[in-house]
Amino acid sequence: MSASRVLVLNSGSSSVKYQLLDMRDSSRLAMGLVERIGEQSSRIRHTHVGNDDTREWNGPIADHDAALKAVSEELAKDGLGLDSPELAAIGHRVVHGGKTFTQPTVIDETVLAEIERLIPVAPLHNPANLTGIRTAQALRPDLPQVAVFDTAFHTTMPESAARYAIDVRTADEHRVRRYGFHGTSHAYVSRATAKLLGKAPEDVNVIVLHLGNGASASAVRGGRCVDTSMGLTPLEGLVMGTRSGDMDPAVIFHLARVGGMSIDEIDTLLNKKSGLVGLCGDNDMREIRRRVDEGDEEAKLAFDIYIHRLKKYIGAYYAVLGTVDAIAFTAGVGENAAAVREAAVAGLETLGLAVDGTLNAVRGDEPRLISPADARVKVAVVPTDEELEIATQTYALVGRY
Ligand SMILES: Nc1ncnc2c1ncn2[C@@H]1O[C@H](COP(=O)(O)OP(=O)(O)O)[C@@H](O)[C@H]1O
Ligand SMILES: CC(=O)OP(=O)(O)O
Ligand SMILES: [Mg+2]
Repeated sequence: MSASRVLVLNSGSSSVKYQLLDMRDSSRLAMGLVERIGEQSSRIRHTHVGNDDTREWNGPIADHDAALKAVSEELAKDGLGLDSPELAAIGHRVVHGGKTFTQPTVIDETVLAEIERLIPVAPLHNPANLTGIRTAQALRPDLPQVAVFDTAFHTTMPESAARYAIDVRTADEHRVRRYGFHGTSHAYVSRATAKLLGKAPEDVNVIVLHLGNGASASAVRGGRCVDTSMGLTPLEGLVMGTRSGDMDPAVIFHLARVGGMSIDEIDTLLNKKSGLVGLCGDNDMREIRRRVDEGDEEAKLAFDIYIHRLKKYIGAYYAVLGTVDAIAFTAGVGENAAAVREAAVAGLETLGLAVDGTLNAVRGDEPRLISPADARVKVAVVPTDEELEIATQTYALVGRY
């Protein structure tokens, strides 16, 4: 029997999400999450799917290297260790691939050097991705390691959407342009939305709203991305858990000149202390909704700012696409927060958009429509599965190898 398993690693700044899949039927064998890496209170939550067994371990995990070794030990306890001959490859989420990487890529030293070169434009993400790759290589030097880039799906954007209106020579010299992120999710969800509508991806136009801790919107025409809300870095666009999204770039000059802040302080402010957490002290939408329901004005304003921005992007991408078949909500907030979906679409009936209150309140893990049966534009909740998409792309590449 040939090797048919793929381990997927999604290394974030302080967490590692992982899944082991059998690609003969795309089934999950094991999955888990290492959280709060670098703190005393780190935690691993590991599920052996076949045995329906979930284990939790709490204690300090110093860094990503230690995290991956812990993951490897958990897998070994289930007889699914990294030494298994059935493992065909390890697939890694890599956030920034610049203009270089438009496809999943087998990792070698040149690829590693390029991911490293891109650290300045993905400082929260690319370093963690690199550590994940290096540790996995040390554990299984003989296995193909594949990078699947968040930016790849967006490389089809036309220049009119990908360029900033700044001096062309300066932009080119420093590779300043809009790259976009969460691409594996936008790709997966736009295809799954077409399937939900009973159509081929080539035949539908979809606006995908990926609302997690990081959040981005994309306009997908016939399966190809034509615009997305994140830019040079994952800071542009929507209001996020801790990131500001769009604002006048002159805010930065003002904070530096008048506020006396350093560039690094402003960077931290906009990436880590802004968005929902900056507006109301909480970045978890569950907590914000609970506070809104209790009449908390600060949480209500944060919610309203979040929705206002989201609605602007729905309108903008409607105009970019001309005709829209569906809007798909996905990721932690998009899949779970019915109040966000309702508020984002409220008042857009003239665009053919509406949400059915009863359908919107239903919870579930399957893709589903929440618009009224006669709606001109369908509104959908489509759970994303970045790990499955990474595994599929990894296996497709390694199969050809
Ligand atoms: N039941 C829920 N209701 C509302 N929001 C939720 C719920 N569950 C999760 N979320 C939101 O989803 C966010 C995490 O989304 P996720 O896609 O997992 O983010 P990331 O991959 O960026 O860590 C949380 O911060 C929280 O705001
Ligand atoms: C690119 C990005 O914002 O990723 P995440 O949502 O995982 O932080
Ligand atoms: Mg995410």
